[in-house]
Amino acid sequence: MEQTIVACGTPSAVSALAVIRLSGPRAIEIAGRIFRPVSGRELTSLPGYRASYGEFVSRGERIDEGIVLVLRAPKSYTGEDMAELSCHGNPSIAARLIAACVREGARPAAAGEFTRRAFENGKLDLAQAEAVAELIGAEGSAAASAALARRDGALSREIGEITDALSYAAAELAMWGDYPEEEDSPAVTREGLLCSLEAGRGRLSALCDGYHSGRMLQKGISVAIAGSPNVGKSTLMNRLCGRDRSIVTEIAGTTRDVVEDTVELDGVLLRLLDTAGIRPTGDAVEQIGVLRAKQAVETSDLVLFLLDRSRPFTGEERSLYELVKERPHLVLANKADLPAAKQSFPPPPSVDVEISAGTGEGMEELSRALRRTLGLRLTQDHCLIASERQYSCVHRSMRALDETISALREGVTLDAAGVLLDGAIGPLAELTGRQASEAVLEQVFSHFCVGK
Ligand SMILES: Nc1nc2c(c(=O)[nH]1)N(C=O)[C@@H](CNc1ccc(C(=O)N[C@@H](CCC(=O)O)C(=O)O)cc1)CN2
Ligand SMILES: Nc1nc2c(ncn2[C@@H]2O[C@H](COP(=O)(O)OP(=O)(O)OP(=O)(O)O)[C@@H](O)[C@H]2O)c(=O)[nH]1
Ligand SMILES: [Mg+2]
Repeated sequence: MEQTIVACGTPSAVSALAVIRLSGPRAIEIAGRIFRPVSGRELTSLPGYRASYGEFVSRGERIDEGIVLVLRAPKSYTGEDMAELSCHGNPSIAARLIAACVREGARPAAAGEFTRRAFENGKLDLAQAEAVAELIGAEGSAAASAALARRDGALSREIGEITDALSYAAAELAMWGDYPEEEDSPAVTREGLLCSLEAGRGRLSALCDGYHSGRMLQKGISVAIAGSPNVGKSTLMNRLCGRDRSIVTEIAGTTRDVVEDTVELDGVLLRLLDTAGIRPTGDAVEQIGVLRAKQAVETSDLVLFLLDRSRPFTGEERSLYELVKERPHLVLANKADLPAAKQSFPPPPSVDVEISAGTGEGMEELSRALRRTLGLRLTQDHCLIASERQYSCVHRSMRALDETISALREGVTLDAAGVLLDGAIGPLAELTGRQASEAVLEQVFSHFCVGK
């Protein structure tokens, strides 16, 4: 029989409340042993989803007053009997309550063990379990919405439909293998089969395409502000985050280290990086800053390449642009409030948006350009995969499907095609956990926090 586990579901920090969860066959009984209900009604006699107020007592010592929520199998998060103890949010009180539960026979839960039990009891599949962790870790409301949709099973349903279609095709292949003479029957043709395999491939490929967006959404998007010294990068940084984050002076070479801050655009977290103006310099400190600025350009998801419109475009900026143009970027002409400089040699790259970081002019256009470039429309599409594991499953399935399709085109035996097709179905069963090894499960749940 499963053991009863206990853990704190809230962080170990001073807070209004802390919640301790128990799950397993003895959860309600163990909670009852350390709880004196004011009503006098024993916890073990309560129906599920009923709460009781009272005090927590262990070894004759009052630990706290609090509330216990009773949940009864199978109607609970884990599908087992559960009890949730709400106490005051003092870490030492929570620790004493957990210790008291352990004395009464509960075992401290391992990372992700509650969700693992929910998975084992069929409350959620593996993709949904991962979505629970993603929901907790999501930065920005758009990532949280996408994770919640996965928690509700949006991705699982999509994978289920693709699996059904592929399994149906596999069954047809098996049938032909057994009765080859029926291969020519008009209802089921090689062409028809290829058609449904192609359709499945299209859906898998759409999932793969969404991986990058899903990932960016989950982690937030890094946006480096780069350019020559004094063009107004730090002024733009401060304008975008709405506070005085970076130092601004009229001295070229003011910013040295990379300065970071976050803002939300349409619920998507942008990680802004203000960088040192890039130029050749003899100053040792500035050299390091320039190196870091170049690294930010090379590693960020998007570069805002800032020019000062009021002075000529320089050869140095031209060579910097060679670096920038390899990356997703926008060219911004700043200081639009000043008269524009006469056109110069070398000619500047085409400008995406004219702004004045100083006055705030053009910031709406900049937001629109950001939305366009980042493809934030994708956040509406809730079938995004965000985990590397899920991507690898989808990708392996797609490769195997490609092999099946070309093998069928080249006229391999139906038996052989059937074997290849099974290779496309397997990874999808691994994604939802219908067929996942203990190693895969361990890998997934070990990344959870304790108490989840
Ligand atoms: N107090 C509390 N709040 C919480 C959680 C929790 O465990 N405890 N959750 C933890 O993640 C999240 C909610 N997730 C939950 C998911 C399923 C069930 C549950 O009891 N499911 C039953 C249905 C019960 C019914 O039909 O009334 C079931 O699936 O059978 C509970 C919480 C967020 N808020
Ligand atoms: N008129 C005008 N001045 C601006 C604008 N943006 C920035 N400036 C001025 O330009 C100067 C340099 O601004 P910063 O934001 O420090 O420039 P930076 O690119 O961060 O410079 P470094 O950190 O040295 O690379 C300051 O005097 C700002 O006030 C603008 O839109 N219009
Ligand atoms: Mg600066």
